[in-house]
Amino acid sequence: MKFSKMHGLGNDFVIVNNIKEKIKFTKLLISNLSNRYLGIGFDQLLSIELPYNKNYDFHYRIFNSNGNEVTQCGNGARCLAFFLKLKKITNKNKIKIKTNNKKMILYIKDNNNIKVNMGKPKFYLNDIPFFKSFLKNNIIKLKKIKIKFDVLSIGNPHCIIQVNNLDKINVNFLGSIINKSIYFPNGVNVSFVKIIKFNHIKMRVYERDLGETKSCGSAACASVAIGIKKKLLSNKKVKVDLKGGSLYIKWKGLKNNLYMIGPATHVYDGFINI
Ligand SMILES: N[C@H](CCC[C@H](N)C(=O)O)C(=O)O
Repeated sequence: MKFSKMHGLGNDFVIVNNIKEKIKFTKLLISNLSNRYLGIGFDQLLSIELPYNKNYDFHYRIFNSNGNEVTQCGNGARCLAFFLKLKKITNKNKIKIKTNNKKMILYIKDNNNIKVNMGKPKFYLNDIPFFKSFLKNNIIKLKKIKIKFDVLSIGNPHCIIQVNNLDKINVNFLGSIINKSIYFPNGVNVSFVKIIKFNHIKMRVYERDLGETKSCGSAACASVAIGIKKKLLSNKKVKVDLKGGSLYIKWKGLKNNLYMIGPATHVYDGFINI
């Protein structure tokens, strides 16, 4: 299998042009390939396929490292755009893609930054999905601590927790408990967010199926969307500092598409027998 290793602010991917490779990805194959000692190693595998209808240029499939197929990856979308251009699979600078449940538009800027139209954030609980029935005003009680959070979908599920001190948070412990809780039947990506100022946040992320990653594009989008919805953040442009670097998010509020701008990095091309 031919592949390209890429990353978006340290969130790393293997990208496969499956229009050519025609590989049937199984959970076992992906978890073997993602093994950082025995395989290639990555957070997600991204597969490019022919579009399912003529309104789009490509279909975009996303697999977490344990082989679970998911329906959104923001950092991956930027790397996909760069890959398509780099490998001359398209000469377009505006590329329409679709995942299993999300339409997106990729805009290739000249300075290696990619802008992604991530579509409209969804707050309807069934779209996330989130089962609120057992919960009173979105507070989970963990032993003695009460955790207040917000939920939404960016095409994948997100739980946003505002904190004062990011260094003191046990991201993997808290993220894992919330991800496995009865409230999120499909699991959830959990973001811990500190508001620096009206147009600037800092955050850490627990990614569903993975644990803490260096960055998560859809989580950055989700965190800014919640901040703007709660009138805590600017609807002009918000800088998001993640462990692996910074993204810029723009959203004019409900009924508007949300935009993410950031880099994509090509590391190397490879071939692996499968
Ligand atoms: N772990 C996520 C998928 C990848 C999201 C992240 N890599 C991004 O950049 O959006 C999920 O299970 O929904």
